[in-house]
Amino acid sequence: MRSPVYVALDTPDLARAKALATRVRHHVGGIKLGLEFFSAHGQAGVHAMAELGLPIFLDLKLHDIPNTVAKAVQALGALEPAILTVHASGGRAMLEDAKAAAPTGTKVIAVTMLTSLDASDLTATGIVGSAHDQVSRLTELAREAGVDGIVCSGAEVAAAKKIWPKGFFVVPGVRLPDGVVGDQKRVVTPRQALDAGASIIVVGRPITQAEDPDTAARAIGATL
Ligand SMILES: O=C(O)c1cc(=O)[nH]c(=O)n1[C@@H]1O[C@H](COP(=O)(O)O)[C@@H](O)[C@H]1O
Repeated sequence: MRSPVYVALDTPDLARAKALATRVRHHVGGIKLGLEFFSAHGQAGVHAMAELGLPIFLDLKLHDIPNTVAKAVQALGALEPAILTVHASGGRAMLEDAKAAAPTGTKVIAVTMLTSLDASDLTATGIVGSAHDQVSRLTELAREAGVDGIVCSGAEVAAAKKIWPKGFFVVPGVRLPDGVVGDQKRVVTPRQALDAGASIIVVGRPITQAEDPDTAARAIGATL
């Protein structure tokens, strides 16, 4: 069975992204390319990474009016990513149009509340309620809009799965117990995330910034 770990290759350096992916390829189920990589290398960079033969999670977190997002998804369709992200807070029509514009083999996944935010950040943006409330509300919206799943933290995934038993749940913000948390605020361990119902987990710096990324990826895999 494929590993549920997707490694986030957050670098603008194509050679480094390739080298990292090559080193950890036997310990991960896929690679995630995000804004940092895509802003530097665009579709050509994604094609270059696809040569490694691992499933690609294209994490561009699209968030705009429905027409703009649908056209962007259409333009990305040639890449046929396994997973593509949009922001749930873009609203129902945007989510519906994103899904309609995506290739059939691409899972469109809605980001609910970034794992770098906590309750006080929500209040500061005018949103009333807890992280749990916000993720639940946006999970319901994503389900109704017909996308394939959501991104949330490991603290909310069990509640989200109750709302949407057939959803696909992506959990980033995972750290081993002694790991450096950095800018993440809602963090759980890889094991906790999977036990709570994550379909896949996203791991970036704990692997990519490790002295030996290969050993770090293997160590995470050993806890699952
Ligand atoms: O959509 C994501 O993947 C994502 C959503 C979220 O709420 N939080 C989050 O950290 N991510 C991504 O997951 C990765 C986490 O990286 P590390 O904190 O280095 O493990 C980054 O590439 C983020 O862009």
